[in-house]
Amino acid sequence: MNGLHVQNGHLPNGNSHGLSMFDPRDYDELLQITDVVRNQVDLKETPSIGIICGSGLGDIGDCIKEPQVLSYKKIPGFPSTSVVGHKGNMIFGYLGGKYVVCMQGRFHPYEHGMDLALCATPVRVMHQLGIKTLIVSNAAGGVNPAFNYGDLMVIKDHIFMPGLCGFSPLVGINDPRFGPRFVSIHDAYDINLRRLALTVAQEENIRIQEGIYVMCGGPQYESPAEVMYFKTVGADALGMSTCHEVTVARQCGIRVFGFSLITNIANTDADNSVEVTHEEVLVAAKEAGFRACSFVTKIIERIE
Ligand SMILES: O=P(O)(O)O[C@@H]1C[C@H](O)[C@@H](CO)O1
Ligand SMILES: Nc1nc2[nH]cnc2c(=O)[nH]1
Repeated sequence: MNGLHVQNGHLPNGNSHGLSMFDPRDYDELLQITDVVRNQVDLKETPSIGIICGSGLGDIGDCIKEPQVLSYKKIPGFPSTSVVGHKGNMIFGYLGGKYVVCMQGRFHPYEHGMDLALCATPVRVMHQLGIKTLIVSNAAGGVNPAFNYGDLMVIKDHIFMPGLCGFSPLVGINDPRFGPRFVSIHDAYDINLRRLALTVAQEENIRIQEGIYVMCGGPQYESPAEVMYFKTVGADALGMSTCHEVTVARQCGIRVFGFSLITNIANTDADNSVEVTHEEVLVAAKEAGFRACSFVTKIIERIE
């Protein structure tokens, strides 16, 4: 173990610790982080479901019953969350009648030098805590012309732009305890969970779409020409997260359900361009908070 010091109850965190001190690909180092988490919460049972809240979607975490909240600042190796709308809490408790662990805030590669393994650390920790299913959410720009502001989109498949360019969380040493060296991403988003989500949305009268999510590197939003490019290749929504987490989850054999909240409509016309701001993304997420929360709760209620 390379310099991850957890002594006498003193818990250095990633902010003050320096990322070089901790290797997010090292299974044993991650086990130590997982143990620190375990020792700071009174686990009622093994969490079966993990949740990651997207930008402004932290309300999902606030819906958890009997919550135990652990700040990321108390988790060694976890970097800071610098994006507004990502609170930086790990929450344990009950949602939809199941014991869950929820990441109220995520790490985006553009925040952390494109170290995708570091950004996916919470997924590996949740795996070591025992989750079998991951529900991942994000805010995204709609590209499909049928999409409207505020729609929820079940992710059917993804285009992982950084991953295709060599920025994969699986690059580097592979510990087989996480899973195989080569991971097939042919069925990343579980078809039964997708069907369940579409049924739940219909029953609950929630506007729902299904489509392809693209993870761009960010943090800049796309130019009109880039939006047109992604539209041409079959994208439905554009974001800056999720795929690195899903890739790591699939390597560990975790089944995944993902959804996007369409917070803005991405524009393809440079002559009539529309500015996108993170503030409007957060406003859309706030408006959708209750809907997103009841959507996730109802899905969890019916997960076997
Ligand atoms: O964490 P997510 O993917 O929901 O955050 C999106 C993408 C950028 O981080 C940010 C842009 O507004 O929101
Ligand atoms: N890449 C990207 N991410 C987003 N997150 C919210 N809206 C957008 C968008 O239009 N593009």
